[in-house]
Amino acid sequence: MRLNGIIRALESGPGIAFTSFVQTEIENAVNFAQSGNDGLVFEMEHNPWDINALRVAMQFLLLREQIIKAGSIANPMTPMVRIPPSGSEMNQWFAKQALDLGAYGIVWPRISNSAEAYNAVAACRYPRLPERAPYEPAGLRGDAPMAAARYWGLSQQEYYKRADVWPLVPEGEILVALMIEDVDGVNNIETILKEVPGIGVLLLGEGDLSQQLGCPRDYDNPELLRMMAHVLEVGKAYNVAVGHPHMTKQNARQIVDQGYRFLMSYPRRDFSALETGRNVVQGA
Ligand SMILES: C[C@H](O)CC(=O)C(=O)O
Repeated sequence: MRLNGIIRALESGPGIAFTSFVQTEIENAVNFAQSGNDGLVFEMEHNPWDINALRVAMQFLLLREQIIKAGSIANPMTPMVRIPPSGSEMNQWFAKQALDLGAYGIVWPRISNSAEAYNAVAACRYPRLPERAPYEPAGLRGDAPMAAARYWGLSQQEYYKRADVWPLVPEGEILVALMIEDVDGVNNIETILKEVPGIGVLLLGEGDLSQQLGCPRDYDNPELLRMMAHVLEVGKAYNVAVGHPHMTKQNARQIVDQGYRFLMSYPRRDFSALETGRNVVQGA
């Protein structure tokens, strides 16, 4: 039984997963858990690294009615976490803390080259001896999965068997998503995919990329679009899903047709009913 709903979606049917960045708060977890999507990414890169808030929000993804209806221990809504450090910081401990709470994957900001990509995958794997394949990327994760095993609904030994990166380990339940959001990352993308196994998703950061290109958040800039198309094509050639961070009602059809497979939005609270009410009162 597949536990990670995002991997399940990538492996089946059209191979497309629907997710969203979500603030690490109870209300957002409860609301998004009922949205019918495959998973979410708690956005902790540009928010405080509040590990207790993450622990609490993850618990509030679990809705009894959904669990009973699904008849499965798998989370109906799969949580991943976008951690704060950029790839160049060669960090590991943020991933370790999120995985140890039971996160099913990590989104790594600003990965620019193979060494950073290798570190990202290695941080999500337990160490093993070289004779036990697949050895590379050689695991760096420390061992304390009690809370994670409980969250996944498994014994600790069962957790160990499945706590590896997909698709390098086909039964692995941990998804490593690398954000490609600078020019070096775009230029190095083919080398990264050639040299580093275990990458599940390449997620484009069109905001950051456009910032570097001198056209901040101008999503129609031709150079930005050329770079995004390049990552998309290389991802397709290596059969690695490429993600789009800003699906809107306007671009949804286009990005599906282009072949993006990890589709994200950024939910905003909708106060349009109040605006309508104000307009009614003001006679507009
Ligand atoms: C939601 C964010 O805008 C995604 C991102 O990091 C980007 O660079 O774009």
